[in-house]
Amino acid sequence: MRREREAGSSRPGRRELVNGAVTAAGIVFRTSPGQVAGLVVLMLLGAAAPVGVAWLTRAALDTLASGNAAGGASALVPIVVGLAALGMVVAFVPQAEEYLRTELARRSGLRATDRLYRAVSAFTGLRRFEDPHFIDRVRLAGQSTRAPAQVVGRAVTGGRAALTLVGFMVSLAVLSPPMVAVVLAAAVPTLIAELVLSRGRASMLWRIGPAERREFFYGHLLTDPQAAKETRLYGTGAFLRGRMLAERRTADAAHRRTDRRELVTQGGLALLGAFVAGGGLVTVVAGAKGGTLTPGDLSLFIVAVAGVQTSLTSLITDIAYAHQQLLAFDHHCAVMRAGPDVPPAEVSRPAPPLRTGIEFRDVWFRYRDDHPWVVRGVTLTIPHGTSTALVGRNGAGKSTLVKLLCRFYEPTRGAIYWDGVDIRTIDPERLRERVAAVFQDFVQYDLTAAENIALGDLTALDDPFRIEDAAVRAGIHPSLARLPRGYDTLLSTLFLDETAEDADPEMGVVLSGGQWQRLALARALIRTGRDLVILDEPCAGLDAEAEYEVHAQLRRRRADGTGLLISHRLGTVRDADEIAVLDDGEVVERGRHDDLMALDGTYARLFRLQAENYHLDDVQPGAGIS
Ligand SMILES: Nc1ncnc2c1ncn2[C@@H]1O[C@H](COP(=O)(O)OP(=O)(O)OP(=O)(O)O)[C@@H](O)[C@H]1O
Repeated sequence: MRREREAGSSRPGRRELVNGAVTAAGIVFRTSPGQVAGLVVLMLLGAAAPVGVAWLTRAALDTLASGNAAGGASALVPIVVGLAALGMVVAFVPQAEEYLRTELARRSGLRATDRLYRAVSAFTGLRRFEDPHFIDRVRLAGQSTRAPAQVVGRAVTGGRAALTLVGFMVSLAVLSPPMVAVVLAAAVPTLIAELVLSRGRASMLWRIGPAERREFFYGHLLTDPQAAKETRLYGTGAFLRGRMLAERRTADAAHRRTDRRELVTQGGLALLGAFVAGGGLVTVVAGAKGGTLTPGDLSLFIVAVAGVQTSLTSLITDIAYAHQQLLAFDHHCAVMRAGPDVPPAEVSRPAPPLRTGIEFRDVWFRYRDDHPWVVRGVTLTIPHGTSTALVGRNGAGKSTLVKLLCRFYEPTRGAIYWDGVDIRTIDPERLRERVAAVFQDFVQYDLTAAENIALGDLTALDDPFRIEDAAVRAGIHPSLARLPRGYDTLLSTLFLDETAEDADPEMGVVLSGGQWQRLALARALIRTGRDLVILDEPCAGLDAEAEYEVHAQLRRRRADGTGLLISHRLGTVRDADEIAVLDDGEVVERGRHDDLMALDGTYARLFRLQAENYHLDDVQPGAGIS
């Protein structure tokens, strides 16, 4: 049940809504208490002015109708001055209120955005980011960062409407008490209907989340430069566009159904309100004709009925809108409520410097309870100062072991030890500080070359020497030095560096796949002094010379660190201190290259298969196959 509330349910209960309202108010008050106070003052002015106008109008009409022209003229002066002053208040208050509300929304929206993305960054594992419900929540939460200000703004305008309502109801009660009851009774169904409608709209938005996500995905494919090659070569543009539009139609149909329901309900309720007002008017005109009411009373009645109905409608709309905003803001609150995805350590401790090594002890893992095992009882030691290679077929579980070692997931059973310390007791951030890694699916940041490297260690962001040193070691320095602005060249054709005086859209540069891979390697290498270097397929896109250089570098680096290398190119792992062969999540062979060749098992078979492609007879003795 709790999991459903966290991830999948669209219906927050009353308690969640109340908590959401308190949180929203807290965000807004902390952001700008002065502006909230300003809004309240405007609210009081805005509430009193229309009622004052109605009473002053009545007084003016009755003064004129009394026929006391001489005395009436001087009596009219303060009334007219009062009417003029109130007219100015009525004209000015909405403008000032709009300005304050918008400014408050901007400021508190910034605070809510900061709060949201802090919470998202605090998830140390990957599970949340693989949960489509959670991704929808974050998207909707990102769209509702102005909801706190909207809720407070609506509370203020609702308060104003309520005060005006009370003022007009008192006025109406003076003239026709039954009319108060009739108008109020007609308002109850409106309030209930509006609340039901706003709940319906919120759950419709939640339901169409997956369709909108897919629409975005297909739309992105149609404009993504990397996908452009395939979509053109395979001629899939029309197919993807068709799918994108189908998702859009699904979402539009849901919007249309909701709009129609709102039209029918709100239209019917508006007719009911008009019927009540018309009925009241007929009664009062009859009373005026009979002489029981003055022309001033008639004017006050007409204004009061209209005022009661307008302020009631406004109050109901404010309540319904605030309710809808609270439903939207619940996505924000749900992200905040979501507990840590990787259980926190009972006693969190820093990762000690690696002295003895890393040990996987009978580790079992599957991505979900209903998924098959991906890692089955792996027991493996990576001694300090050595290099270990993981090899095996696609899907054998190699990258998964790396992700477990970095604590992106917890083993389902068994444990991983860092110098004898269970890594579950180590703060993930401290553990990761000790690791440098290149992942198979490394990120290509649309940033400058220097930033792309420095993201490996932000302390190097303003240190061109460290950045260049990492680039040299990754063999990418000559390519970067030749770029139009050297290391400051933007590696993107999507963005323009507006801060540069000679900003030129043509200055964005596209690197080749292998160059990006070297850049990712530089990003890992800038993390000097780390205990463990993990390279998951670091050479897949590299040319033979680059691969040779990288391995020479890594051999040198191994002297002061521990290495874990994953590669399908078995020639690159042959000089590892230990090679572990994974098959279907199990370690099936372990040893040095020569031992495994002598064993004549999976490794030897795969190695010979690859070696055949190199026509070993053509290779000079001692050159190796890498
Ligand atoms: N995030 C995930 N959620 C669910 N299943 C996953 C996830 N990541 C990987 N898997 C599954 O786990 C298995 C092992 O994947 P893993 O990436 O560890 O294999 P690998 O040995 O690194 O493969 P490759 O050589 O192709 O990179 C695969 O069957 C894969 O489908």
